[in-house]
Amino acid sequence: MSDAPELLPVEEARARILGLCTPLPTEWVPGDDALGRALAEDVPARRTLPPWDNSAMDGFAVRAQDLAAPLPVRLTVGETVFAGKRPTREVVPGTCARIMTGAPLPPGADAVVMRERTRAVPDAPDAVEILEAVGPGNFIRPRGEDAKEGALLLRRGTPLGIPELGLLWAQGQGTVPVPRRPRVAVLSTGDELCRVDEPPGDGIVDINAPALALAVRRAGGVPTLLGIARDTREAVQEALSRVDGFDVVLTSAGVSVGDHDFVKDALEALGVEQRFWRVAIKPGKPLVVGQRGATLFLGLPGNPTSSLVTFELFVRPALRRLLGLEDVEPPRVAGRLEGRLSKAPGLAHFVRVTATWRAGELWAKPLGTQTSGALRSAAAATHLLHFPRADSSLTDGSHVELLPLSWVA
Ligand SMILES: Nc1nc2c(c(=O)[nH]1)N[C@H]1C(S)=C(S)[C@@H](COP(=O)(O)OP(=O)(O)OC[C@H]3O[C@@H](n4cnc5c(N)ncnc54)[C@H](O)[C@@H]3O)O[C@H]1N2
Ligand code: MOO
Ligand SMILES: [Mg+2]
Repeated sequence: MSDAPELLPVEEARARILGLCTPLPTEWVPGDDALGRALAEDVPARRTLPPWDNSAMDGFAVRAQDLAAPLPVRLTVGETVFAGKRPTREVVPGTCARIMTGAPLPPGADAVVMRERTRAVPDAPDAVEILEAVGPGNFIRPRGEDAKEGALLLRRGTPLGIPELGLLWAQGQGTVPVPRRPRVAVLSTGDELCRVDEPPGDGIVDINAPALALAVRRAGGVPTLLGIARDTREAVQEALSRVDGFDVVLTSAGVSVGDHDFVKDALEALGVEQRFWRVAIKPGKPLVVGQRGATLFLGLPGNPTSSLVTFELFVRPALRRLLGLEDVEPPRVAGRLEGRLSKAPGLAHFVRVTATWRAGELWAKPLGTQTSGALRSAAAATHLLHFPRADSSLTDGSHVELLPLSWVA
């Protein structure tokens, strides 16, 4: 069998998967649980913030016009205004108010002079000398610069980082509407597999299920381990029949053309409609994707690195879409290749590299063993280098596309 044109290009495979995903129903959660998720609805401001013009500095609230005279200008100090207090007096010509950062600007004042640009007057404790002229608005934080009541504060789909949550908290909003987290079932398949807490003998310890579960959690989903199914049609089918209520089912292994590769058959027997099988990539070629009702089935290849790479390229974007995030494509940065690479055309390779900044550019050095079974180079990798499908060689210094990995520590 050749690596022929029936293999889907990576971009098309991802587009087809994303076409099967829409944001999940909304739930209201406390801000800390909303971190990294997307807003499910537009959020208008409930309050105008800041609620009043206020000072950006510790200093003196003045009438800018008063400072047009030759410097220094001596002013009479009225009250002192602190954050948390309201001013009680108007600043009239020839006077000022001592003011602290965050305190409301008294009426009459239109500028603030910072304390360092003033001087106390030894014999006149009620006076201050202003050493610089400033224009109106100097060091004033205007009412409403952060939020205006009734106006849009954050748009639906906005990813909630820490400052976004801060904006919502400042509005007195402690819970946030977000699409609920995807529930993801994770199944390993293979006669050779044992759990990490079992004596392995000459078996192979199941890495994929716990690794994928962590990747799911890091991507914002809620993983449930379904255990290990043995390599019979019946066992795989039985395990996959227990997936009601899951949004996504991830399996690993059993998707290639081996005599014991039963995942595709089991999905078919369970009424899962196969959307496609096999992508023009290495690692990860035998990926199979299906759908039944609202549940998405992703059969990842068994080699541990293949399952992690296909998670990055296909599963993480799908989970992000279910979470209502709009920017779901794997992130990419421009880099340069350190060394050379060659391959046969036909498959896009995603090469494990370590990338380091030198002279303003990100230089990517391919790691040793790149076979799909080898996890050692995945462990050291910071990025995947995209070696395009049609190319057969990349020379030293080539401009390349690098995908930062979500699995790094
Ligand atoms: N004739 C062909 N053979 C293969 C092809 C092909 O196109 N034609 N594709 C190869 C590629 S590419 C991959 S990737 C693998 C995918 O194989 P499967 O998804 O069917 O997985 P298995 O055959 O069951 O296992 C592969 C390998 O991975 C190890 N494994 C499986 N599960 C786990 C786990 N949970 N933890 C750790 N290691 C696991 C398993 O022991 C095997 O070594 O097929 C190629 N063959
Ligand atoms: O695609 Mo397989 O994942 O190359 O080993
Ligand atoms: Mg196989």
